[in-house]
Amino acid sequence: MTALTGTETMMGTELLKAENLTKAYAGNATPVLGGVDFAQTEGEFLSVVGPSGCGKTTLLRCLSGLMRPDAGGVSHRGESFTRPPEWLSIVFQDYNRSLFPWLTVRGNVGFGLRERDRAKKAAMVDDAIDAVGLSHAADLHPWQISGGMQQRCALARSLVSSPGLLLLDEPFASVDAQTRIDLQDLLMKLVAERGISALLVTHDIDEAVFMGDRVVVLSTRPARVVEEVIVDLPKPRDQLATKESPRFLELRHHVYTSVRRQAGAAV
Ligand SMILES: Nc1ncnc2c1ncn2[C@@H]1O[C@H](COP(=O)(O)OP(=O)(O)OP(=O)(O)O)[C@@H](O)[C@H]1O
Repeated sequence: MTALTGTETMMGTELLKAENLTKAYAGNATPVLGGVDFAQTEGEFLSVVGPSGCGKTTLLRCLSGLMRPDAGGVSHRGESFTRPPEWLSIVFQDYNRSLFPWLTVRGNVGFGLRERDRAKKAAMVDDAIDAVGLSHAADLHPWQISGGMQQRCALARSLVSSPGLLLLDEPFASVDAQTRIDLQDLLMKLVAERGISALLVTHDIDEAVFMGDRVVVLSTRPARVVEEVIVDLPKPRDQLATKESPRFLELRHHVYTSVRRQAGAAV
């Protein structure tokens, strides 16, 4: 098994680095993050898994600059930052709350895009909508389209500014199994085509292994990195061929066992 421990990372140009990220919420006896260390390389698809409630969302908030850690910090290409930077986009689980119901798909995707040239902005919005296969629904409102389409809209909004890094917090947790598979394939295709690095926080170990170049396993609270597993499965990945391969099953078994061990379950 190819496993790395501690702060050891794969070879490559370092993109994002978390150092000793520590965070406690007021009133909580135990800190949520207990010194998280890891680095992500340029172009890498990094999956983050861990026991329920271990602090995955809190980690993502700190990584994005939405929340300040109590100690430690985050850097991008060696530069530290403390608020959400332009090169970063976030996709949340709850598309219901992240989309504006009074705006159309086109309006939602273009909202917040800092491009003054109207024609250029319209072209950027159309490109992002087309990339997620929603051109036919561009003038509809979120409440007129399915949950999967709403999450495609949220994905288009995150892509429209051409980010270098996409942070995804359980992005497919609220859609049905078939839609989830379609969205996984779409996301992997888009990040590969556009050269975007991705950091995916997920509960789903199959998803983490299937999509990731590497899986970071967090401990139970206070969260620390207990293991980094390199996913040496060939790309492009296929929902059947990849998931039926002995290597996928081996990696899934390894990550599953690691997470369950953290959760304190007998394995
Ligand atoms: N704003 C807050 N104030 C106080 N406690 C919080 C706050 N946000 C999260 N927590 C607590 O911090 C812990 C970690 O929460 P977080 O959502 O980061 O974990 P998670 O791993 O993403 O959870 P899950 O597995 O349920 O998705 C939980 O016990 C949660 O109740």
